[in-house]
Amino acid sequence: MFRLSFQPYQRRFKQALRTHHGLWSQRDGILLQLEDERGRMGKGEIAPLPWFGSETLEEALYFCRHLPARFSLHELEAISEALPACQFGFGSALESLSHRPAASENKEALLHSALLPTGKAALTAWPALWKRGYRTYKLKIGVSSLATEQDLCRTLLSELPPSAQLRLDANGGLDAQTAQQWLEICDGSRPTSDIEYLEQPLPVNQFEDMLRLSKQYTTPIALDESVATLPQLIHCYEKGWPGIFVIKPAISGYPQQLRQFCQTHAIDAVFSSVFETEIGRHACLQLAATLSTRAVGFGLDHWFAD
Ligand SMILES: O=C(O)CCC(=O)c1ccccc1C(=O)O
Ligand SMILES: [Mg+2]
Repeated sequence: MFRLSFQPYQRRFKQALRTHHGLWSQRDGILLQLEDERGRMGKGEIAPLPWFGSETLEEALYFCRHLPARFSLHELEAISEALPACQFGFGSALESLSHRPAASENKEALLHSALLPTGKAALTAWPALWKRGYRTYKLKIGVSSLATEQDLCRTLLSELPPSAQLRLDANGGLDAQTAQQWLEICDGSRPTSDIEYLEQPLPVNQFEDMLRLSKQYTTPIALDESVATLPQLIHCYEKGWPGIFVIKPAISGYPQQLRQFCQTHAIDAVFSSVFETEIGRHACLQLAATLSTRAVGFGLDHWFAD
């Protein structure tokens, strides 16, 4: 049997993050502590991302508040697929409670990508991140006009050192035509290849169009919103997605199931943050350390004041 204590938290961003989904200025989540009958403690975190299709903070809180004072393993293993961030939070708390004092894999060896501020601010932000060792950067697009964003992208590419790599993330904000225009630019930067990939160009319901684009252009396309949870990821895998899968472990469901799937299917995976705290980040990076095939998207410290 287990007991739970939990604590909601709020962290404000130093500056709001602008994406195609809108302006985001505060990360809300829940920190969990599980205790088993032997007095062992396990920590976990629920960091929902409802605009990606996960549960809301309120739904996660409701789940936590309505667990009985003492509950069994079965209850923790039977959390609904409709609560993927809760599945992750409880699943990783269980692992941290019962695990070998994590052979800490080679978390330290992972390469990290840094998220740039959206728009012109990207141009002044990257040098400090370069000094901190980042060589891969992500820029949000699909926010202002195509011409403005393409200008900015060209300027950024001309200012970044040749060894830098840029990821473009549209958060589903393009249409078929603008996606093609972006992919022309991306392919044009090859073979020196400054643009690593284009992330989620089209909305989730346009899988077939993204499949077509991925065959038409050399620059890889990465699915993100389309593969937010493990069942969605499996669905896209089974439909033959040939490109990259962005995995946000904190909203994808039970970490055990994610690990199992990635260990048995050779997918090109980018592990990515949802602005979780150190607790969730640790659990995500532990998965990434053995399963990641590219730089991970956890370079976000510069977004918080504390
Ligand atoms: O993946 C990264 O490099 C940074 C994380 C990131 O971009 C992100 C963070 C929170 C919510 C959504 C997204 C996203 O990839 O769209
Ligand atoms: Mg994304």
